[in-house]
Amino acid sequence: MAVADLHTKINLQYSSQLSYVSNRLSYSRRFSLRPLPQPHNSRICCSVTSKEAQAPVAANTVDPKKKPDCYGVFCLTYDLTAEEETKSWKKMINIAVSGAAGMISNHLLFKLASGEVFGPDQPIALKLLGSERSFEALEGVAMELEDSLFPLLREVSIGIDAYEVFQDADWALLIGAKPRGPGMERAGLLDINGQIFAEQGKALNAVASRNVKVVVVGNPCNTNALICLKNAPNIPAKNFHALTRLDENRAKCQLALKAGVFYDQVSNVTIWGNHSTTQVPDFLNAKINGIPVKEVIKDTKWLEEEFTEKVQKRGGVLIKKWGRSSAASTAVSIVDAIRSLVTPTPKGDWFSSGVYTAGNPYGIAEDIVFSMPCRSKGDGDYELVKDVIIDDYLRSRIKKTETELLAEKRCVAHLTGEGIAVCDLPGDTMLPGEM
Ligand SMILES: NC(=O)C1=CN([C@@H]2O[C@H](COP(=O)(O)OP(=O)(O)OC[C@H]3O[C@@H](n4cnc5c(N)ncnc54)[C@H](OP(=O)(O)O)[C@@H]3O)[C@@H](O)[C@H]2O)C=CC1
Ligand SMILES: O=C([O-])CC(=O)C(=O)O
Repeated sequence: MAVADLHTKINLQYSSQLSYVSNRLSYSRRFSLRPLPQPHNSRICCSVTSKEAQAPVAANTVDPKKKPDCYGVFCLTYDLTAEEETKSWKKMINIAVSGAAGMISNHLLFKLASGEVFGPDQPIALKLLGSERSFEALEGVAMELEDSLFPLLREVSIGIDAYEVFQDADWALLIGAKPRGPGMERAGLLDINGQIFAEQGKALNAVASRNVKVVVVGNPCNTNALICLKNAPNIPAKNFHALTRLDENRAKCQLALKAGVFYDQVSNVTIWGNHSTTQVPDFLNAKINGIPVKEVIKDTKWLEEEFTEKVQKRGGVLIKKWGRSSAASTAVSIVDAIRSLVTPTPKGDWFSSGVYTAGNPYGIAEDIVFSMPCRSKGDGDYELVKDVIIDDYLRSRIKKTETELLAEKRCVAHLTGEGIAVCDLPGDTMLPGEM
């Protein structure tokens, strides 16, 4: 469609939208970066599919307090059937991101929009969840997305109500969480963040795609994921993941360094358990150039002590250097985690993810979210890897992280619908970022 036609089409909408716009301006500032001859802050239409543009949204039927805001250039209606190059594109998918104005998101959103995560033929809609305090920042994020001219990014909307933002989400990347402040007990953090994830679980249950895949990043991510899935009984528990891929990547890097190889030679690395300092980076089953790590790195003391602790505490060391927690490498690891679910796992290899333990083959307690080795056919689903060795060392370490997760679970019983919370956490329970 020619730009002039497009503007004509847009301008036809303005008169009926002006009252809606003035209502909305009380809490949001909106604009389009395209020069338009008329006031151009009206929301026209957001959703574009690869087949046809959708009808404009009737503005006066929208509750201004609730409807997430489509953004600037992404509000334009255009006709993809006229775009030759989009003919082979897949159906658009909706990706909801919470904490979208935060540091991790600031790296992640641009990777998602570039096509490097879901592929060069996969158009996406980004649905960004923030809060009243971050709304202006979210607008800034949306402006940068506009200015990046990503061809695959067909829609951006921002909002502060999870029930609106998660509507029809195919993926929900739950990053937003309150950071632990000075003097705050871990039990307090579990409760505050648990409430966020209970609410978001309910919202996903109510409005997201029935097969939405959920990646929980906000800490403490395993227990937050458990809370989230317990509050979303209509979504398969198997669809919920807690991000431990950053830990896997950190472990691969350390093994590569020690062996003097590039890190692409390191495979089959499992992180077992909690995304905390009790996590178990598994060197027993890991391989370097296809050979068991223990045959390449013969220094068992280094593997059991130095390597393990380095991976467990990497986040904290980084915070000391940077003055803030890992954001870029976390975003990269979220990309890796998603890619591992949407592309077939290379033969013989696996990846780590914090997943629901129902029916696991390792004897780990049921009904918690525990990082384990997974394989995928590339259809968004996964299966647990069965052919792993668990020796006494590994078993005792796995027990410790399992004990910690069971204690965390008891702490949030009031949020999982399992009665009264009893919070008695092991003394050394810490996030990777705490030291
Ligand atoms: N699993 C993993 O491997 C890793 C996890 N993390 C975790 O990811 C999370 C986000 O990190 P990062 O992006 O660097 O943090 P930022 O502080 O940059 O952003 C976090 C976002 O969370 C939201 N937030 C803050 N407080 C609250 C609250 N009380 N209720 C709801 N949302 C809140 C804020 O958004 P708004 O104002 O819109 O509410 C903020 O934009 C943290 O929990 C961190 O510990 C970090 C690294 C690795
Ligand atoms: O504790 C944090 O926020 C940081 C963190 O999870 C990590 O670096 O692994």
